[in-house]
Amino acid sequence: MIPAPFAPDLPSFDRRRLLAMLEQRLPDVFPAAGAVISVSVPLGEMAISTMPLHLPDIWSWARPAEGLTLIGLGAALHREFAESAALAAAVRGLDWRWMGTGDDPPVSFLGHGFGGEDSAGLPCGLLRIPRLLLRQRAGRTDMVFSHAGEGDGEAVRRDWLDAADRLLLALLTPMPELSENCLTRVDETPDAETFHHRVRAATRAIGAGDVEKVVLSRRVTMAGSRPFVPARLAAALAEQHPTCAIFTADFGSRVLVAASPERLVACHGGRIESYALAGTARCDADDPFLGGRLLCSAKDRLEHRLVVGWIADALGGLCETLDVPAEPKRMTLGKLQHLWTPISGTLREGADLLQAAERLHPTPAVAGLPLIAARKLLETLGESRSGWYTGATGWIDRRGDGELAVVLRCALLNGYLAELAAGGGIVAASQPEAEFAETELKLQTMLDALRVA
Ligand SMILES: C=C(O[C@@H]1C=C(C(=O)O)C=C[C@H]1O)C(=O)O
Repeated sequence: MIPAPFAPDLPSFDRRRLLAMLEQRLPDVFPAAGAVISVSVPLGEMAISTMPLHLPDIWSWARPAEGLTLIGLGAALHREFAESAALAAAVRGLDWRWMGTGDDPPVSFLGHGFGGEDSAGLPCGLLRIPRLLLRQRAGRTDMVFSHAGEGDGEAVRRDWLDAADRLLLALLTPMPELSENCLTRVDETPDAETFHHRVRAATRAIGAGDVEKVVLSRRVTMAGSRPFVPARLAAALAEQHPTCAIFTADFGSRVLVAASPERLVACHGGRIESYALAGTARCDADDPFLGGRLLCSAKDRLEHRLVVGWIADALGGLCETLDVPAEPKRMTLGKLQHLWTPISGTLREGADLLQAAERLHPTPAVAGLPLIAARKLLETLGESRSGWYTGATGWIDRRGDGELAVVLRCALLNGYLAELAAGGGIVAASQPEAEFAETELKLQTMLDALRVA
């Protein structure tokens, strides 16, 4: 047995006192057909630096560097959609009633795949209001309880308190010390030779003027020496990549876990932000010039510029003001660094997060340009995306604030198996071997964390 390389502090709180307080503060509820009722109860200051273990049916989202954690247990409302446009319509159509003493509105999780068939069979789009949400934001903690449709008010209250008890108990349970999870690569799609062939075919299509850029990806399946523990993976990723969005989504037998560096769109009180993130290099303390070379690389700057232009066009029509920095910065993430341009603006009256997300997805950082031709080329080359990889997932609150991140640096866990994916933008100057190496480097983020998961 080796101790886990991370040891999140256990929160310290008096579970019985909190439960008694919840029992006292939860009001009488009157469930109604066709409506979702949410009740929020502030808990004051209670640090939750860990993810709950051994609880099925958890969806979570954390931005450790920003002090935001959302842990959802169970579902008051769980709806799956055959297309992502239906997802936005469902959010807009919600009759969502909110009672509570806190300032922060209730939250729904949402997500969707890249588009087209998801070869892992995940639903195309999904909306999920957790039965119980534990939220920590800017040092404040609250619980939000939700129920959809008719029901007996007293039974609903009892069920909420039971869920709160289970969640609090799980938070107080330390992570078990487990041996390192030894990984074996059991499958790779496509293999190296086919990937090289696809890169060459893509650069030929670019040379012929069919597309300017296309993003090719690979899928790798790893087997562990013991089953993977999603909560340990999320905790390890949060420790190693605190500036990323760390999320987990439970699909029954499979759990999606990711540390995404790419903000598709975040909205807060009418302010909106999206990241252009494209152009990648190794990050190595022994070679401090790599960053400078990335900033000067014509190939990477072209890959990047196409994404900046797309985001600026997509958001332009929705915003009163839009700030598009002229020069990219570098984002460093462990062994990787990316060219990064954060684009921000003020939404015009009537525009919202969901509209922005619909316009932005899929950006040329994960699809290509022009979009339709790039999608067609991906299909011709036999690319398939799986497990929501390069889709988007996140949260939205009842006011319309929220965030969606691009599903990258992700693993779909299923017992002993973990399915990973990574890709990269191909432009005219791309070389097959270098592109393959870039995908391996991107996979490394997840492989490092899986060893302790
Ligand atoms: C497609 C991925 O990453 C995207 C592609 C990048 C690139 O081509 O340089 C960089 C960041 C992401 O936008 C991935 O991580 O799988």
